[in-house]
Amino acid sequence: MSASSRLSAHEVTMRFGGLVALDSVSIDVPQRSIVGLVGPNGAGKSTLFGVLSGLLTPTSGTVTFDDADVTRASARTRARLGMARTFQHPELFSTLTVRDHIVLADRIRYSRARLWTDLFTGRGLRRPPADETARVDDLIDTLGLGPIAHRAIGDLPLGSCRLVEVARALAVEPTLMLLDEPSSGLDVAETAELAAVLQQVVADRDVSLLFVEHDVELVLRICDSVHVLDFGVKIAAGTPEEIRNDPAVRAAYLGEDVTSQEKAR
Ligand SMILES: Nc1ncnc2c1ncn2[C@@H]1O[C@H](COP(=O)(O)OP(=O)(O)OP(=O)(O)O)[C@@H](O)[C@H]1O
Repeated sequence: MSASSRLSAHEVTMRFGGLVALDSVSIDVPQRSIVGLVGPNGAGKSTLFGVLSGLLTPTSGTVTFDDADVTRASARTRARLGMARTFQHPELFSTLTVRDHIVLADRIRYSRARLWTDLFTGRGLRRPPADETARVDDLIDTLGLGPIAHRAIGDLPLGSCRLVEVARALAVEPTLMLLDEPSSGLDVAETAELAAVLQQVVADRDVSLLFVEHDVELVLRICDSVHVLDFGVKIAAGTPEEIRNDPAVRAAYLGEDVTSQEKAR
């Protein structure tokens, strides 16, 4: 673990019966960085994501978040420490507006008591205090959600829903965000918009991002560092440039993203 580490996994092994889904895998997410986790199908990406986010307890190894050993900590405890996550299939409320989602997340962070009284008195969300409005406006602005802020989620395309999920995760002011296949189901334009937003978020805020992705080209484009898994083993780690030229990575992906996408360029 380096001094500026936000999240580290150290020699994590995960066995499911006789199957070794992760074999002594170590990764490091430095502060204010974007780290990508890629690998062919069945490589162990989701398993590692589960271990890092608190859904799975590894068979052996440790996970450290800032200075705390969180190997056995629940997802809830990790959230309290500053870890947020998004889901592959956005988990949003279809009748609430974009703005409502961000307000709710802001109240979870800043005024939980008020949130509950508003929900249970049946009067809806009361008029917000000025500082809340400023924070919510800032997030709407950062994510470029202004034109759709008052639209219900159910009316919006998947690309917008993903941006709302990112905004909602950021509203609780995490120091680390785990993103589970954020580009899944997005078209090229939506993926480009998401990529630009994620880079802007890390440039503006004290937050690190770790994301699991199938879109290798996206990862190589926006990440500071990339870890590659294959059959539960970490076969490479480095800058996008190093990963692009790594023979083991090219072999693991033979016929898949790295080579085919390079040909397409
Ligand atoms: N709960 C489980 N029980 C048994 N085996 C599992 C379990 N979860 C994952 N595995 C196995 O562990 C290995 C790694 O799976 P994992 O889902 O982590 O890979 P992945 O890289 O996320 O794959 P994909 O890209 O296809 O989603 C696979 O062989 C998978 O079948």
